[in-house]
Amino acid sequence: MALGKDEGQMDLQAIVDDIASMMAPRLGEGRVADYIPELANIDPRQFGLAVTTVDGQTFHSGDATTAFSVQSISKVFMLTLALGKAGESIWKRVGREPSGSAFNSIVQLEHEHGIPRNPFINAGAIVITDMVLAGHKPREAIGEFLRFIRFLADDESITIDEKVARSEQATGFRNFALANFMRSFGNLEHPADLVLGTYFHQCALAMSCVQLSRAGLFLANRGTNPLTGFSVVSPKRARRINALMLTCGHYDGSGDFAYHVGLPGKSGVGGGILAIAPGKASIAVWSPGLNKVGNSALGSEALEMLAIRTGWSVFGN
Ligand SMILES: NC(=O)CC[C@H](N)C(=O)O
Repeated sequence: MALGKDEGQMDLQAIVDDIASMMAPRLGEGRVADYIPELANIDPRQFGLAVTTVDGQTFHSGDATTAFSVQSISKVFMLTLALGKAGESIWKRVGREPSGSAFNSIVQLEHEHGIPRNPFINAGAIVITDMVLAGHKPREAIGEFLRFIRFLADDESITIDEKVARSEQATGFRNFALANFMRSFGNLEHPADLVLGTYFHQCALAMSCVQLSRAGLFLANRGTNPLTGFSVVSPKRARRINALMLTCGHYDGSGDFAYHVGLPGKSGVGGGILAIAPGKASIAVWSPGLNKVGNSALGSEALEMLAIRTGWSVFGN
């Protein structure tokens, strides 16, 4: 990672406060995801930003302690769990290429015989969840996932929002279509309703920006969480997860995010984004209004401002 501006001289709290105050007059921009009925009720006029540096300090501003639905950001953590269980063998069932299509697209799946392009589009994440489910009941897999998140964030208060999970369970017809389609190709081992019951709960994980920035810190620190000293993954695996976030973390907006922000990132339709500045910090931003490709509108812009102000980039400074 290229060095940013001299960290010692950088006032991160002032930068984070500044960005939040620049966003204040624009709150409500973008469109809240309403295809999950429970998410349609969220007040769009919210913005939070948290930066946790590898030395363990957290700087935050705005609504950074309000819990929100992390949705697809959960895919990073489920992928980490799946890699821990099955290692590199997971790549027989899911690819590592950007999709260039929407997060819930089904079109490529037919051409590519039920093997999703990457673990961060819905189809790929559903396959990853199917892997973590192996040998478990959905309830146990969800429990394992939640314990893992609490361990990563070092925070036992994190929960899953049952209402959001049920809301998606009742309306997630397209995810059922994706799951059944992959099962027809033999790329789903469990019945679609069991896999999706688990998947909807993982997506309904509720975390604040502060909690999320702490949970992602192992990816900024060569696989070890500096808050607890626990090694989560090897340095090589942390690098590889970051590479996937950079190339695939924003669906068909991934190129644009790399161009403007220059950091590995993962977005969710709840309006959150987790971004990793390797060797520097883990960053979480949240604002519910989404842009056309389903990523937080203000959140993406805030991260671009942060990257400019700090000089953090994986592409040089
Ligand atoms: N992009 C997202 O955050 C999508 C997650 C959502 N739970 C879905 O499967 O549709």
